[in-house]
Amino acid sequence: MSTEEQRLAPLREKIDALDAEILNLLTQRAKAAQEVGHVKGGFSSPVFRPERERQVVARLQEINTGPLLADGIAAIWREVMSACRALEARQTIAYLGPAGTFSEQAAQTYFGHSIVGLPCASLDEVFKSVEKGAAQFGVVPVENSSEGAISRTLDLLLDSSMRISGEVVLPIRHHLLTKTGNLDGVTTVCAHAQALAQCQQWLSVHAPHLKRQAVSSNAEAARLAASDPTLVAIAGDPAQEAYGLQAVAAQIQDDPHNRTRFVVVGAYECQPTGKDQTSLVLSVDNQPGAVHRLLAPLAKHGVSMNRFESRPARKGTWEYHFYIDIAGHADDAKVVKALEELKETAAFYKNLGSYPHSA
Ligand SMILES: O=C(O)C(=O)C[C@]1(C(=O)O)C=C[C@@H](O)C=C1
Repeated sequence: MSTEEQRLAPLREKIDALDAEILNLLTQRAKAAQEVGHVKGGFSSPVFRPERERQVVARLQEINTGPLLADGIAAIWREVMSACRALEARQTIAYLGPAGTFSEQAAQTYFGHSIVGLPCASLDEVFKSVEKGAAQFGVVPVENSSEGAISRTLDLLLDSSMRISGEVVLPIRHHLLTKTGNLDGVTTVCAHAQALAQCQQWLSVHAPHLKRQAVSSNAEAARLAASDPTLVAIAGDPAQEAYGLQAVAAQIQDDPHNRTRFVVVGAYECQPTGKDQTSLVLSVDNQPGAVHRLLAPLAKHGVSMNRFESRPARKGTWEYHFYIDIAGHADDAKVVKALEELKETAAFYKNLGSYPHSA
């Protein structure tokens, strides 16, 4: 045995013993979750409780003395709770497919890996799957830090009866991918239109000779590039892994901090956690100062606005819907007051849901 092995052996023995203890404790935790599941079953109440999961992680992060980092605690318990939740009832989660999309990654980041994934062909289908009960929740992109709002998602949120019950923000890193890891014989770069836009400067400088072709998703681009040697795909880590591709160039997005925010939609109404966000859709009559008057109650009651987005109301007139995210839960005292007053001035008011804020 080498000196290194001699020193590692007792440490590994210690890790093996600790893992056995952890497994024993996890088994007890899983049995407690099963019992919780039986109680909920008796009341026909939902299995997934995002507020409770938030509370579990926040408490552990607070009592954590290190060296594990807060992010590590969150990642470990996300999977622990995902596995426990699956013992109560494995949740089906709809997202924009095929396999290997950032939407799939967002679903796994939010719900953990012990879920049944339901990849859908379009954002519309994600909403429909949840509405008709084929999935308990859907995960849809709502805005990108470089390209702005995902307008189809905004329209679907407006028209659907689904509630927002969570959000997740992912760093979006695009790579240039082929089967071989080089560009020999490649004539065309294909990706979702959003990804082509997010990498356009890089492409103009480093690959100006390649034709650009928009396809339905980056994962679809990766799938095509895996079998067609004339194609190079722009896609992220999940698609690279799913389709066994190699990087010609990594992280080619023009903005190194490129991020996408996804929301979780379903029938569930979240309870307050003390660190929530509420999403609203509003409109006002087309009069001078109307938007200012509309938002005045927020300032009056000290409710901060995290996001303001406008979208044409699609009525053929110059009218807009405003998508507004405010800090706090709709049941928080000052939010209740602000929203009561805000409703009085709004020509249209829709509360999309209150949910634990990710930031
Ligand atoms: O506390 C509950 O309601 C549970 O079902 C247990 C548990 C957990 O593993 O801690 C699992 C699923 C819920 O989403 C929340 C928490």
